Amino acid sequence: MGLHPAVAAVRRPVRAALGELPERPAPGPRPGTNVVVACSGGADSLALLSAAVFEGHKLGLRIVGATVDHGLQEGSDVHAQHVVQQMAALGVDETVGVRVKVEGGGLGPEAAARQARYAVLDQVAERVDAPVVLLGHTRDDQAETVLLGLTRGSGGRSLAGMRRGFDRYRRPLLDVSRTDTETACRVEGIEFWTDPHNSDFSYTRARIRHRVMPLLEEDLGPGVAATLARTADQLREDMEFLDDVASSTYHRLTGAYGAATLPVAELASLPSAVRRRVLRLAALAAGCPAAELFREHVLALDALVTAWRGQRWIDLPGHRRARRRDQMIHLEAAPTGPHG
Ligand SMILES: Nc1ncnc2c1ncn2[C@@H]1O[C@H](COP(=O)(O)OP(=O)(O)OP(=O)(O)O)[C@@H](O)[C@H]1O
Repeated sequence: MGLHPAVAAVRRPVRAALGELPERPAPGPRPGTNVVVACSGGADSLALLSAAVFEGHKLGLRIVGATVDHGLQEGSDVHAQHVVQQMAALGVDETVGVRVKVEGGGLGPEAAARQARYAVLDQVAERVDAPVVLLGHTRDDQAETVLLGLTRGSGGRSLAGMRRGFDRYRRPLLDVSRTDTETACRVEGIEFWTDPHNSDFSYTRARIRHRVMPLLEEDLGPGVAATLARTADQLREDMEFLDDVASSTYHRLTGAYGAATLPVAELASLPSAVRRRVLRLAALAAGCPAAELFREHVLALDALVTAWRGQRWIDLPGHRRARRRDQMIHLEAAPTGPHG
């Protein structure tokens, strides 16, 4: 019997991603190179894990399955243990199950859980010296991200969806439908978990997934997720170009003026799409946490350049602040203490 099309659809991009591992000391993937697969126990990540074991072992790679227990739901520890057993049964070379303490620190529970999860995955990857960590986001996740961005009035960064890769992370299933991952699991006899959050309609994403997308598909045809994901790809190309221009501009300016000072005249001469990116990079370099740095902060910085009416210090997240003085924008740590 031939390979089921859904299993093939999942394995193909995983094979491509594993075949393109960044070079280690010897060119190409070295036998024994570790690859971490982040597994929540959902259909996407179990299908991913199964494909990674199949394709990875053919390439002589060691597959490390990692699951993170955020401890946010009752019984999450039991679920995490179950995922560890499933990963072992699927033939991974090493399983890692880590419980984290999710602390908000100004973030919402989901963002805090995400931050804690990536911190764990980073640690695991470092410990086993893995050049890549695979994530199981699908084309449907991508489409939902685009719709979410549209409804929130987000900018291009959001509408461009998730990246196929960043740092050591790769999302090989970004062109694969969620249905294919579910079918692949069924065909391979893998029992998958459905996160109750995903059908909790108090979450906008759940409403988009279960109400808006089905309605769009009914009215516009089943290809809507694919077209939304394609829109994200096109936007991402433009965004990445702008990001590159902004990054080289930022480095040129900081090379000339120092890390925390930017010249107003040069900033003012930049197109706003580049200038705002440069200001965002400066705020990040000054220590503002990325997850807390919002558009409103960047716009306030921008106003120091383009709509200056003698504003004093503006506050930025992470106890940072900025002001304009002597035709320069200065960013620095905010003083602490009662009179700070
Ligand atoms: N608890 C977890 N442990 C390990 N990996 C996870 C966990 N949760 C999610 N992942 C990884 O992230 C992928 C996407 O999962 P999901 O869509 O549920 O998360 P998300 O919260 O939307 O993702 P993100 O926060 O990364 O945008 C999964 O396929 C898996 O690779």
